[in-house]
Amino acid sequence: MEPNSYANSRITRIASHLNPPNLKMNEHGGSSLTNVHCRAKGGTPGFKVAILGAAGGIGQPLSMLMKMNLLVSVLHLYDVVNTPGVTSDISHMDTSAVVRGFLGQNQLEDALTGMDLVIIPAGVPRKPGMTRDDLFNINAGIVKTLCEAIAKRCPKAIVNLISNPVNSTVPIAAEVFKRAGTYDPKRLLGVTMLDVVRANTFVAEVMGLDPRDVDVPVVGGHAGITILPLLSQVKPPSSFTPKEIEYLTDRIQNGGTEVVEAKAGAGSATLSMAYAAVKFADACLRALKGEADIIQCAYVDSQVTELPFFASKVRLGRNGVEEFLPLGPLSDYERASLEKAKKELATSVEKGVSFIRK
Ligand SMILES: NC(=O)C1=CN([C@@H]2O[C@H](COP(=O)(O)OP(=O)(O)OC[C@H]3O[C@@H](n4cnc5c(N)ncnc54)[C@H](O)[C@@H]3O)[C@@H](O)[C@H]2O)C=CC1
Ligand SMILES: O=C([O-])CC(=O)C(=O)O
Repeated sequence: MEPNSYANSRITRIASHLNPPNLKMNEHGGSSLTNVHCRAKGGTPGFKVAILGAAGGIGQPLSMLMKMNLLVSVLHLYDVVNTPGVTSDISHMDTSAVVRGFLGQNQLEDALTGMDLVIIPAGVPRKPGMTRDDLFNINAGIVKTLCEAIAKRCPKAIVNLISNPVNSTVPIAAEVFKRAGTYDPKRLLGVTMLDVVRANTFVAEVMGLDPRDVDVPVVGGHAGITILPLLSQVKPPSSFTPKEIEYLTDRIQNGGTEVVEAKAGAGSATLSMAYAAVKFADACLRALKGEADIIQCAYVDSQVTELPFFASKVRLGRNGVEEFLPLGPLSDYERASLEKAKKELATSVEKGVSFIRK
């Protein structure tokens, strides 16, 4: 191969990751091999998944882990920066999902067309001293724009929303979808899986168990005192001293801040979040495929409290949430914490709703 044609082929193949493969991208050289010339795989069955914010701290490991997921046949990576590099890199992994990159707002709608699942980790993270609510001013607008495009191009997709403050961004997404006439409460899920992952880990440490054997429901929301671990419902059944309950509740509620402080200005949890997001997305995909009895905690349109949105256990199915499960019996400590959490949640929900309605 001539040096030039090698370079052309390389340029063309990299460029092709930024476009659907049926677009001819060989304007750089003519004779080079492009995705259009590759033999088709014959339609690998699986789901189409888009990640919005794919080049970020969460987005990159999340994209890598979703490329490894056998239920994914097409993976669209969208960001406002750096998607060519991330897409090129991830596309070399020898797993079956076809990866395509989309860069900048004018490629957003193409990134979303026909998707079954959209995962959103787009937006700014916290620095030490900030609350999640301090991210509202920037992230609210980002989530609004992304959800407007989802309503246009994949209104039936399941949406996994990670961007903070989740307690307000989920209500924002719901309002955008309501305005567009596409809102389906079964399909919009705020991702609180990291709270469950942390709770399982910290409880396992205290009890001397393998975290994989521990299941802690975490309800409420995803910020400070709205994060409510139900230690009275831990599996396997466990009893805790009041001191252990206080320690565990505080550590689970402040797990995010623990990471923000340790990263000292370099962002918030990314790797454990990518792990948690993939665990949650995989549960959604298995349920979409028809696997029964998949129960996860998520921040959803609430059917189990008087609040409009609340994180609780849901049964996932072919249409997203199939059933909103009741909170179950609470301890006195949990009942008192729930009342405090509800007050803060109501304010955060209202803030999100009025951002769209104002
Ligand atoms: N739900 C949860 O449990 C958690 C939520 N988070 C939240 O996730 C979000 C992302 O965190 P990181 O990945 O660490 O931040 P990051 O700054 O590393 O990455 C964010 C990415 O979003 C992209 N982005 C910005 N505006 C965009 C737009 N309009 N469209 C598409 N992409 C856009 C950026 O270019 C960047 O690549 C933050 O809001 C953070 O607070 C973080 C950890 C846990
Ligand atoms: O704490 C943050 O800002 C990020 C986050 O939501 C978490 O790690 O739970």
